[in-house]
Amino acid sequence: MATSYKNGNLFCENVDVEEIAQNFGTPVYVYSKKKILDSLFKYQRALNSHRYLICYPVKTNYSLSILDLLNRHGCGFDIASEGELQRVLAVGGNPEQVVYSGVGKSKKEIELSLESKIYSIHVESWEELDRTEEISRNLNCRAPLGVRVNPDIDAQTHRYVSTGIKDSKFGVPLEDVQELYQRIKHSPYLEAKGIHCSIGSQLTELSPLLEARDCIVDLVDSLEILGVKLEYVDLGGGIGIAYRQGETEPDISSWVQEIVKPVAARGLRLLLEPGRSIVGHAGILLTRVEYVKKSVKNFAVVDAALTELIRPALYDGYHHILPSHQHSNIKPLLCDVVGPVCENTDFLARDRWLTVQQGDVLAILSVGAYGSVMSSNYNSRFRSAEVIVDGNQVFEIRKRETIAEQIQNEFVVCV
Ligand SMILES: Cc1ncc(COP(=O)(O)O)c(C=O)c1O
Ligand SMILES: N[C@@H](CCCC[NH3+])C(=O)O
Repeated sequence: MATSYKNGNLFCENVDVEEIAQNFGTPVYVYSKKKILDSLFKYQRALNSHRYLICYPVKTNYSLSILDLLNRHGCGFDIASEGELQRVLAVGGNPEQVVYSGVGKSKKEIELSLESKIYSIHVESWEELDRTEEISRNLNCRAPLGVRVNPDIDAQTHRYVSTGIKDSKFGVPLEDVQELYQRIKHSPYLEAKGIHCSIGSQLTELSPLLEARDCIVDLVDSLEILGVKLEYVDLGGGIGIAYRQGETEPDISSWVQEIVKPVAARGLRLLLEPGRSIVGHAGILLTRVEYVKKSVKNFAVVDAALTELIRPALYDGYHHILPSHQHSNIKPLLCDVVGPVCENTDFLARDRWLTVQQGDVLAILSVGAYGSVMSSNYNSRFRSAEVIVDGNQVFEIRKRETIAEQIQNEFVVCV
């Protein structure tokens, strides 16, 4: 976790979160630099003696300062759109350390990727292969490719984020893989660089990942027999984190050591795309209690909502909540923590025992991954401010949106 109590007050690194709430307003996203780097270093230490590249998925948290931090610490990037590529380039990321996955790459996105000379495009269909070949022919270049394989493995996670089962839109079926690589091999405009697979997110059971690894390694061997020699294996992201207190989470170091063995034994470079396990616990969302509404149920009505954090509404996601100050004189109250948005699904927590009173600041934990990146302007709410803490220093990395910024691209047309 990025937080701990000192004398009853909640701190992020060496800064009292109450101070952050006062100085930057609420809701505000707060990230711990130390927590991000500690998690990254676990991967790097475990992979130290191998050929590898961590391609941090930009979708997880695309704050420029976080991308810059990871870039300076040796990360490559996994992108899912033109905008994500532009963000990587904006922080001076090396395109030769960028891979691109996604089922709907537009012509413009493929063109930009080839012109920027990214490391590899992960092809997700025959149709996309055709499009890519046509574009690289026009640009008179060879598109560096990996095929994203759909191994039909149940990741045993929330069905919305299980991406490696047969009927999900991601990747190509196993039975097509060899033929796709033959096609790549025989085209002067395509080049087979690697192979890719990412079966889902928030995996707490690691056996599906090992199954996926074995499946990909078998494919590598069968491709070699067909004369297709690859440079890398990319096993995607997916390692889960413990959102609930007392849950255990997968041990990154032992998992990585298991994963790397057969890849390294074949002299291949291992690419991994961990997102949540790097930034998830590094982020908290501070929100202030507007009212403690005592009705048929008790509600702590706060100033954050599903517009800032959609995970509870979308996946019934659990996020632990801590008060910024531990009251000793108030009795805990069983309540739902809800926002001001006009939806029943606008809840951040249900049935929690909290010591809360009006005006208190609450910290919603483990929101560094898929938190601010999934925010919206519903109810014309403003995107939150974001800060990063480094020891006892706090830096604003995104200012709170204003109404002028929110409406700047709109025209009032009198129709
Ligand atoms: C291609 C790809 N790579 C990496 C990730 C990130 O996964 P996680 O944040 O679970 O590590 C995802 C999301 O599931 C993904 O689709
Ligand atoms: N947005 C999801 C994860 C999606 C992973 C992207 N493929 C979450 O919050 O858990």
